[in-house]
Amino acid sequence: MSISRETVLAELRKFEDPFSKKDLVSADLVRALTIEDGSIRFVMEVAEQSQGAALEPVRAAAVEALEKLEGVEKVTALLTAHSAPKPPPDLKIGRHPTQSAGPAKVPGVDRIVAIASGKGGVGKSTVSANLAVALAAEGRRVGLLDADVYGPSQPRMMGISGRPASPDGKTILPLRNHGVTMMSIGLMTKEDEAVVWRGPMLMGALQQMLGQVQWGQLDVLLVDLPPGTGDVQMTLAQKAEVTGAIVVSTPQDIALLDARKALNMFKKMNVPVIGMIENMSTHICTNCGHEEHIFGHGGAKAEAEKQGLELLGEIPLHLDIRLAADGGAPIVTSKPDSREAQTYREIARRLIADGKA
Ligand SMILES: Nc1ncnc2c1ncn2[C@@H]1O[C@H](COP(=O)(O)OP(=O)(O)OP(=O)(O)O)[C@@H](O)[C@H]1O
Repeated sequence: MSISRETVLAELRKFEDPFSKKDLVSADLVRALTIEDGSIRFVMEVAEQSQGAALEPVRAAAVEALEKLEGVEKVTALLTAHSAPKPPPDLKIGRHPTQSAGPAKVPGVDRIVAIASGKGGVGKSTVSANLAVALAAEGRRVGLLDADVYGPSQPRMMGISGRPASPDGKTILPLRNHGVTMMSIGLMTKEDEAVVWRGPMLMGALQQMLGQVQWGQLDVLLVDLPPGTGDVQMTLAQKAEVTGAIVVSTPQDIALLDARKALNMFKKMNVPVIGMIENMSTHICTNCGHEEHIFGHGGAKAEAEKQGLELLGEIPLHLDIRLAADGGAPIVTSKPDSREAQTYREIARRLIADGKA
């Protein structure tokens, strides 16, 4: 049984904001609520960072209550704080108009490629990690920005732990493994812990990752976006010059319908779509190598053709891909000669040949 938005909101109304004394929903603290199958995600946005400590027990209790609801498998709730108030606008008359802060280049970064998916769990992070390592193996200077604020998984997949340093207190030094420079919102926080971001609120965090991380000279920065079509995607398109987006999808129809939403979103935001990648395309048996189309096959190809897009590659469902990702060394680096690794390498070569990476 899938859980309804109303049930979730009703549960959240049982908890009180210690500051306004209103319930969490009436106090407008609950933002970006996403309900997908048994998984619930939302952000609790507080006015000031100092309120975080008082709200943390409320957040934890709300999560616990939601987890007890029938049909709920996973609840993720993040605590974030607003940014400092903006300075008053400059009203001096007679000046030349200043350019509005539209999409800008990230210093030193030649291209930005967003990796997106219409829904969660289709393997977008696994594709991002492997593609990053594959591009590095082709000799490109590659950065990987894990912008999946709800469930950052790149530190685990790329085998990176520890907190990034900030020697000057202003810029952040990214970390490196498998030839890839990496930064994740997950490295700024402890695993399984609620976050009150030091600086600005949710969207500000992405801007911080783009602008304050010392990426160095990169041929391409891959951005692993959160699933779906939301504020983080919008912020990225508004603030950064995105070369293009790659949409990852599984063959299931439902995933493809969601993929279409992601494609339309990029169209609306004037971000070119480079192509689609079908993940978990066929199943390859670990014992005998037999290939089966468990989820159907060819859905992404048909959809890509319909949309006039390229199908960049079809990645099989293979236990080794998951084991490698869970073990912190993507299959492209841990089993470089495997057929699966070669599939990622081919996509990487294609992107380079097309000037996209
Ligand atoms: N081709 C594949 N073969 C086998 N397992 C895979 C494959 N692709 C992804 N997986 C596994 O599926 C799970 C989900 O993948 P991943 O975390 O990359 O998805 P996601 O789309 O980024 O999810 P979310 O957006 O919800 O974070 C992981 O355990 C991963 O190891």
